[in-house]
Amino acid sequence: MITFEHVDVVFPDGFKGLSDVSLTIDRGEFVAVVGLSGAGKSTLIRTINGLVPHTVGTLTVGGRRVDPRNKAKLRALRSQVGMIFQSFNLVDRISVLNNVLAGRSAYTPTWRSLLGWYRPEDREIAFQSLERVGIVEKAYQRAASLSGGQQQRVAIARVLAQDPEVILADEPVAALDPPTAHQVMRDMRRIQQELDITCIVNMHHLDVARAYADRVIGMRGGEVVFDAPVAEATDAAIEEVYQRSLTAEDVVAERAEEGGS
Ligand SMILES: Nc1ncnc2c1ncn2[C@@H]1O[C@H](COP(=O)(O)OP(=O)(O)OP(=O)(O)O)[C@@H](O)[C@H]1O
Repeated sequence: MITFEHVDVVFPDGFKGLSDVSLTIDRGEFVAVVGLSGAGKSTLIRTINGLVPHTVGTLTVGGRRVDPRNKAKLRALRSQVGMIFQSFNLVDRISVLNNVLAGRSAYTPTWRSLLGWYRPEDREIAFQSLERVGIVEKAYQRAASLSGGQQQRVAIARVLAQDPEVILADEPVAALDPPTAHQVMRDMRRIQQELDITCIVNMHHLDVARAYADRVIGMRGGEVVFDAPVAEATDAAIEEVYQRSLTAEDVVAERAEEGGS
């Protein structure tokens, strides 16, 4: 489904962000990418939707080559690959529903998006997406009025409205308190399994990675230095990735209770 073959990223200043990465990620896998700050986690996931252009090697998503220089192909790729960010990236002053409808923009003529004239079927998809993340009752509230956990759920709904094959998430729960982080990750995991979406998620905290991922990729200095099923991502294995002992800050608090906001 996603393949990296000997992929390098060299930034314009000459810094090598990725070095000889070869990986295959199957459809429906939930992959956590871990590593210390600056290890190359964001760079890795951003090459998948062409946000960071790879400079050497071959990268394919769903059998199609990622070609960062081909704008039409990039647009098509990005309609299939949704992205979620640490800071949610919602438009604060518009409604939750309109934020989610933005996920339909790849399927909507620009004039309709600009006027906010979405088709009834797009509105239906947006409502269904909000139902999946459990906040349909917030549809007409301004995005800014929601809690952090709710805002990240809106961002997930926006990506779902895109009908993606792949979701990339760059530290999606780093801005949330530990119980809320677990609740949002639990939702992501459930939805990913229900819809058979491939998820690749960067995260700092090991307990979150271990609780929700199928597979853990460890990075250091732009290289993949660990890649194994989650059961093998032991403390000793991650200490090897980090090249130091684990600290309490590498692991968040215990799991949240079921329910909650
Ligand atoms: N546009 C750029 N130009 C030059 N160097 C860059 C650029 N973007 C990232 N880097 C460098 O590439 C390295 C990897 O960055 P990246 O953001 O992928 O790390 P990360 O593992 O996601 O870190 P963090 O957890 O802090 O977000 C860092 O040393 C960073 O400074």
